[in-house]
Amino acid sequence: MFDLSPILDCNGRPLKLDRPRVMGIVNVTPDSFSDGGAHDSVEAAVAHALRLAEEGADLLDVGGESTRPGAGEVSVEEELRRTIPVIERLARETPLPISIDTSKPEVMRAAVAAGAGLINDVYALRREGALDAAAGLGVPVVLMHMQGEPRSMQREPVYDDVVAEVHRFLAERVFAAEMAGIAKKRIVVDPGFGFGKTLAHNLSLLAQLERFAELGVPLLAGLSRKRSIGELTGREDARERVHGSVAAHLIAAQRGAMLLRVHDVAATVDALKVWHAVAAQAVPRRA
Ligand SMILES: Nc1nc2ncc(COP(=O)(O)OP(=O)(O)O)nc2c(=O)[nH]1
Repeated sequence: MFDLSPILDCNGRPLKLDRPRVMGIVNVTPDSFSDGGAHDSVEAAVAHALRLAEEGADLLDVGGESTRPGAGEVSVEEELRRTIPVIERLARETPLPISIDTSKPEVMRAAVAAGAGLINDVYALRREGALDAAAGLGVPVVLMHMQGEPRSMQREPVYDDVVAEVHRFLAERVFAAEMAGIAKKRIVVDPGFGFGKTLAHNLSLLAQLERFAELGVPLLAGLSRKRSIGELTGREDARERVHGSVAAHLIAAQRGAMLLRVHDVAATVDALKVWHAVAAQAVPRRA
């Protein structure tokens, strides 16, 4: 039987999407909402990333700018200073694909030159020059939906129909990326949980995640330790939201997400092993 699963070529490091894959989060920031400051030196970030690789991550997402609600901007120079040395080390010390979580074209270019093989952009390449930069770099891109800006996006997010509006936005960004010369096989989309959404909006998106399969590209879901998980479980401390995050990501996998962006890799990998074993069971056809 032929395996027609998509394979993302991440700068020579293949990522086969034959099953949900785990993207381990490496925030090299002093202020990320759940792990800010924990790994904001090169040594600490590299050690953390290698630990996530040990735990079974399929790729590593390096970010130098927090996009939590209320976050301010980080300069290009500062974002480069934080991320590039980490990517250079990881490119040497792990065979895993490395993604750069950035919206700045200069950071995209430097990161890919340093060994990153995927661009993860919460602004869906809407920043000046981002589309051309990503098209020129030839690596896969993640296009994520966000309503507003991190600074203000959670003040009062409103939609007529959140699923339809996020779907339409992502369809438009896929089209824009293709028009810029990014092949559809290099495009991943993401509804952007928590980016200008209330709990109700996030639940609607998760419940109707299968709708996004219509876009014809792989889907990434990132719910790890987010505020919605805290609201549902009553866990104020983001570090205590592992169980709720794993549940949400299993639901996302069940509804078609092929990439899961997580802090808690070991727990998610174990949960996916159970999920995959069952999913692989051939269900006898009823006579
Ligand atoms: N594609 C994608 N990228 C993302 N990058 C950052 C965050 C925010 O989460 P985190 O990195 O944990 O926090 P912070 O932005 O404070 O560093 N969420 C997503 C997401 O849901 N999807």
